[in-house]
Amino acid sequence: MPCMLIDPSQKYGPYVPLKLDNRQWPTKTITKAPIWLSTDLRDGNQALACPMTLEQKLTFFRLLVKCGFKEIEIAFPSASDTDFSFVRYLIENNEIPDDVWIQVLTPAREDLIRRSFESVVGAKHVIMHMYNALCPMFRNVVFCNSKAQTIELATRHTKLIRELADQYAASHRMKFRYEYSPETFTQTELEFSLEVCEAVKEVWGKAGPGIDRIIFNLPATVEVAPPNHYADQIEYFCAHISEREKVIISLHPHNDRGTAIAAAELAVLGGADRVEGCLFGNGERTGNVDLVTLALNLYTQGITPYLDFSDIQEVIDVVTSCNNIPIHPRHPYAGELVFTAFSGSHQDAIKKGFEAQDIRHAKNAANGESQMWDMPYMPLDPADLGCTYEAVIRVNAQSGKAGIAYLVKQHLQLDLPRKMQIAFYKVIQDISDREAREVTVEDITTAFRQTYHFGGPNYEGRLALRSFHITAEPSPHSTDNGEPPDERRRFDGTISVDGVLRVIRGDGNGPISALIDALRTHLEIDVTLREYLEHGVGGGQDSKAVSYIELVATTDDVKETRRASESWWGVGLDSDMVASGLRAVLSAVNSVIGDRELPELKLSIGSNVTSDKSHVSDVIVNALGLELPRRLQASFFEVVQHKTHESDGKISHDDLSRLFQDTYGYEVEDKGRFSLGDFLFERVDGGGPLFKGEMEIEGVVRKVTGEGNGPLSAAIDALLSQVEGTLSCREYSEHSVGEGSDVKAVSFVELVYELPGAAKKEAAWGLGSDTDITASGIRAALRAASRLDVVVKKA
Ligand SMILES: CC(=O)SCCNC(=O)CCNC(=O)[C@H](O)C(C)(C)COP(=O)(O)OP(=O)(O)OC[C@H]1O[C@@H](n2cnc3c(N)ncnc32)[C@H](O)[C@@H]1OP(=O)(O)O
Ligand SMILES: CC(C)C(=O)C(=O)O
Repeated sequence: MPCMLIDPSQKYGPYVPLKLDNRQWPTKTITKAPIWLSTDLRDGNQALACPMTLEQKLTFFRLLVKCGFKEIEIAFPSASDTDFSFVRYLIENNEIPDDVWIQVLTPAREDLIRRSFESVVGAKHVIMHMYNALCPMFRNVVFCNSKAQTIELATRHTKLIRELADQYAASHRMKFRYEYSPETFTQTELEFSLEVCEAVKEVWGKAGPGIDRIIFNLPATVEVAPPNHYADQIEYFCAHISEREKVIISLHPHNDRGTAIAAAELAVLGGADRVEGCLFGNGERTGNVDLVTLALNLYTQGITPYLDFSDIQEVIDVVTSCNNIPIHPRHPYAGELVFTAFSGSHQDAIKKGFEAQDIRHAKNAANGESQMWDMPYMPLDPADLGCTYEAVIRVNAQSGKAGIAYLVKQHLQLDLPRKMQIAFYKVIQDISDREAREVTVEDITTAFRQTYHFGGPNYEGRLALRSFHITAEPSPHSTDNGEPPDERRRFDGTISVDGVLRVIRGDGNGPISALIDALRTHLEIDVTLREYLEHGVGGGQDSKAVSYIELVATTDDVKETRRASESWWGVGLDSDMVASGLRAVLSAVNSVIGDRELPELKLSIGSNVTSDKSHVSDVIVNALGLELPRRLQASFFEVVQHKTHESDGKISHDDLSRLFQDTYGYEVEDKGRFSLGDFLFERVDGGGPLFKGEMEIEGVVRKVTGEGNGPLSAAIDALLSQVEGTLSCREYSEHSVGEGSDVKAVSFVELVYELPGAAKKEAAWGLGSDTDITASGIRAALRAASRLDVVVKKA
């Protein structure tokens, strides 16, 4: 079986180095872009399994023009009808801008040269390009020509081109330039190449300075030597060709050894003026030199390339759709992975690089200085090619905390503290280890939201802040120096606990410690704050505060608490800074409690006044959605105090709401002594409404009527007709509860009852609810009456 040789020298010979004394190119640097020629539509096209169609060539040509190419080899017109027609199409449809020279290639054959001229009739600016191979192998094997015959072939056909160029220029007002390629230049004796080119120049006879320069295109038809050798050959040729000022030295490197870029760059140092190549290095075998890479190599050295790849994706799309050859993901500048770092230390450096650069650029901008790009691992700003920073960092098992933090910052605008980065990194590492795949940005942001219950109702944890207020109170401890005592903060808030709204209260030096105190008091969650950081996001009216909190479990020893190895991080975002801190506490606390069962929430009423009447009514708001009138709050607080007398002042939230409902008859089964049946109102001439209806009084339905200023007083009047003494309404209020079709009115009525001869008046509150607001008011009044010792008249 054939295999690699142990001694390859038995099969392959080395290149013969050029003896070039005092070579100049190694100490030179490139300071300006060469003239570019794209040969995508010729050398690139001829190497394709399926050469481009006319439409594809047209799309490609337009792209090349858009990128800024001023010299474009558009075809080998004598090769095929497609190529010939394409040239005609461009000319006849005015596709060629005035400042663009089209170039066509022809072998040194009369029929093909004539055909090539026919193809370009009418074009304004044409470079006729003729080639014949010079090297010993081609002389001996392909053409079977001596050196003299080889020279003769080149000069005879150059002469023909000169004649035809003159004719066409005169008859069609065209401008011609001439390019001659001593094909296989790098494998040819240098002196012989020079001899042929001198002869061609002489026959051409029109070489002059500037635009009239003859182009000698010196191809590395096959790359057979290292790039320094090509540079030597070019430097030698440049030094020895006569009338150098009348000659453009052009390079045409191929990439057989994978060093076409280096060869082109070194040969430009060697004195070349021009480079022929293809976008992304398409072309015969391993391709022509890649012009995108060459141009962007200059760009990243601060040299204007005069080629514009601002929308590299468009360039990629057009080229790949025309060539049917994909771009390697690691292709310089254009591969989909070239601006991406997977590995942790690269990501870390890039993240720090961006942060440092932002600061540096802001300073430079303020001083009117240039904002130089200087980033670890990134020689070019992806934005210059129309790429986003989206793919700069991608995460897998090789990634570290910095990369993950970078993505969190990019996508959630959160600048995580270092220790929190470490904590979250573990979460992501678990995912990538478990799933053995790349962790996408979406995976990361979702994991972040889930871990820290961040990002709205979908991610809410077991505990979530609903509303709060912070009040300042003087510290109970006096200061030694006679200064006024420090203020303390009281947190009063409603939090959702496992979906149920709860009211909690706590005290502390600040809002955060007050909330932590409330959690300890009401939910037996005993944690200590270890770290708190915050920053702003957004600007102007939309600006928000983000807080990061680290909590540790409280222990008896303060030092030990601070050193605790286990900690929980939380994050909170809110337009209000205090709220963002409180949300961050609850975010961390959600991790602290995990699935642990929480104690039933209790209020503490009485001597150890932890909860007062506002607190009690907050529970009712949260549990039942009822906003109690102020006096009803006071009244109910008394009821609660009375009730909790025997239970050490403690009452659970659930018991509290039940007590409220039972007391005021709100949505309970028991109808009370007085309840409402069917009713209607009639208008009395010159008076208020007349209530006519049924009331169930102590289990018996009675037909009643009553008159008043309004519906409620008319209904009370109707009730009054059935009882001894007087009943009057002291306070009435109402609001709606529920939403949409479930909305209903809830009424609060306080009735005062006076029985002649009784020691004092009685008052009681009652609640009623109904979809009809009038009915809800009457029901509330009947509820209040039910709570009073009203004496009913005999039926
Ligand atoms: C390094 C390069 O990339 S050079 C450009 C190469 N591009 C192409 O070949 C694509 C277009 N070519 C074609 O369509 C065809 O080859 C044509 C139309 C040019 C010629 O086709 P044909 O006449 O069938 O000849 P064929 O393709 O076999 O070419 C080989 C002949 O051309 C000769 N030849 C090769 N190069 C040249 C040249 N630069 N000048 C003159 N004759 C040449 C060969 O010696 C051979 O001659 P022979 O038939 O007398 O032995
Ligand atoms: C025609 C010449 C320039 C060529 O394509 C080559 O030598 O690769």
